[in-house]
Amino acid sequence: MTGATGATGATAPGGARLEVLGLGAAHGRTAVLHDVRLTVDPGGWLAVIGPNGSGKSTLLRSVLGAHPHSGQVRLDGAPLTGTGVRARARQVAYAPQQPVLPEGLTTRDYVSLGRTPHRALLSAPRAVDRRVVAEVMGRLELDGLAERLLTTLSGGEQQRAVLARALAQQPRVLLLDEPTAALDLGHAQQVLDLVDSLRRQDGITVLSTLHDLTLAGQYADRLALLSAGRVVAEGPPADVLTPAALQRYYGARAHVVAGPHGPAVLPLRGPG
Ligand SMILES: Nc1ncnc2c1ncn2[C@@H]1O[C@H](COP(=O)(O)OP(=O)(O)OP(=O)(O)O)[C@@H](O)[C@H]1O
Repeated sequence: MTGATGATGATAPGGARLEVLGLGAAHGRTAVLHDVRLTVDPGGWLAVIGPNGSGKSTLLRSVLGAHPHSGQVRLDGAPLTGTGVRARARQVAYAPQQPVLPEGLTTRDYVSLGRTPHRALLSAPRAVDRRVVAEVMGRLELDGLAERLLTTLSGGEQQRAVLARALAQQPRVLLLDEPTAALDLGHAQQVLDLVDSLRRQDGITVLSTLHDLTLAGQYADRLALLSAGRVVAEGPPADVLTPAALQRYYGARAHVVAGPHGPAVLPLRGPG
């Protein structure tokens, strides 16, 4: 994965201030998010952490507009709630935890779908579309897999393709649901390093979920801890990742040690 040039190219619009104001959401009659309030500055990276079922994926899908919710989502002060799908897709891209991968598409064709919101309906790809797709695929080391059917890729390769499709959208805000779930440590670092460089170089604003608390502590500049659908702690990683919070909200025994870029979590085995 190469670094220097912006993966979203010279035309990248830069990040936006993302505000989530009093967001509530339910699945059926069961409320799963309650009055969630979050702000991510342009170029910032907020990682939402929390135990299984605390509402992280539902929060991201609500911000995307793919899940019904109350409250408001704003970009640079303007409500995103209610904007059309194409207009929203030019601003916000989403890489889901469990993407539905279409049959019969090559990796390149799949990544090219990320250009759809920027093109007129049914129009052929333009030079700029091909350039952005090639640039993103190069940065995610997908060149050698370009002509392979997406469904034949390994889980980790598919995850990189899903991220590439989201980046090809040239979004101002990137929503990443467990972007490293299927990745080995080296590929997880590559993907997170890329996301980090995108926010630093192109100013893309990142809202992600991350189960791996050490990776969250190293990469995100702020964490929000969700418990039963409520934000119970929010701030710099060292303030949120404390042994007391891990015990209280995860029921976990762990040491938290200072790493070079943030706290690292060391789980402790039980006394037995
Ligand atoms: N389609 C659905 N129908 C009913 N309940 C759902 C549905 N999807 C999620 N839920 C419930 O909503 C709650 C929040 O789920 P969500 O997937 O947002 O949590 P999460 O924090 O992302 O979990 P995980 O860490 O396990 O991925 C959970 O109790 C879950 O069982």
